[in-house]
Amino acid sequence: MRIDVVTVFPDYLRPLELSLPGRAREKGLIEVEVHDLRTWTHDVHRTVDDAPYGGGAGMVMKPEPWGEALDAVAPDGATLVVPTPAGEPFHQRLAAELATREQLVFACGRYEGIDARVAADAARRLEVREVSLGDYVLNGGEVAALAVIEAVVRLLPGVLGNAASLAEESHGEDGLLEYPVFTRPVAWRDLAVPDVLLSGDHARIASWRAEESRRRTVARRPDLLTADVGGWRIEPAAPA
Ligand SMILES: N#Cc1c(-c2ccc3ccn(Cc4ccncc4)c3c2)n[nH]c1N
Repeated sequence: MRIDVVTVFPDYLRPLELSLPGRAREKGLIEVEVHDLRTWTHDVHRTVDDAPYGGGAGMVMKPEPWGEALDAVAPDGATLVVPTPAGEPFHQRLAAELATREQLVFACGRYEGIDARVAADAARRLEVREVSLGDYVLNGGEVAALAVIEAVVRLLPGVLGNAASLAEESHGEDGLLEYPVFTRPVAWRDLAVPDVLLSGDHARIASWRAEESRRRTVARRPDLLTADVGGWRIEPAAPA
């Protein structure tokens, strides 16, 4: 998979050089390139924003730099991911879907957002997915891009050392929250590890974990019990 990110804050994406995405890059499982949107400005002030038509607070990102940037960075058929508060909710099923794509291009906006014609123009030759991390407001798309990239990259074959851990995670195929986890020491600040986990009885342990997942989901995310969240697992494409 190839991932390109276009932003006015390239340094915001430095975490992609670390940990999971960093190791995936070293293994050759993904290629990542971050681009400064101002590369595609042509005025002395390298202008990327202007006042909104129709009035209102704040500034809007101009379409011209974005159009030139996407022409240069996104080949026909690539998937353009545009983080926005007005996007479709990002969740594990969408992460699995994006993990099947050969190239993802992230358009990280700032200010009050990107001129809407940019996504409309891009949709003529790209798959465009406008996504939201959740119902709160950030100052730009970079944090969302980092989150989406991490959620997608970890699903690619060969990225996670223990692929089995994917099977039991929260928001997995069964759509329930993950059970609580424990490790040594067996007693810590007068708090003990549940006896069942020390029993060696794998059937009892599996049953306890399933019950804990259900209990947590009922208590914290009852919405997951009715939503259509099952079967998110979409086999990612083989690494490019
Ligand atoms: N994904 C996602 C997001 C964002 C987000 C994403 C991209 C941009 C670009 C610019 N802004 C600032 C802004 C724009 C419009 N209205 C209010 C603030 C962004 C916010 N906020 N909250 C989320 N869950």
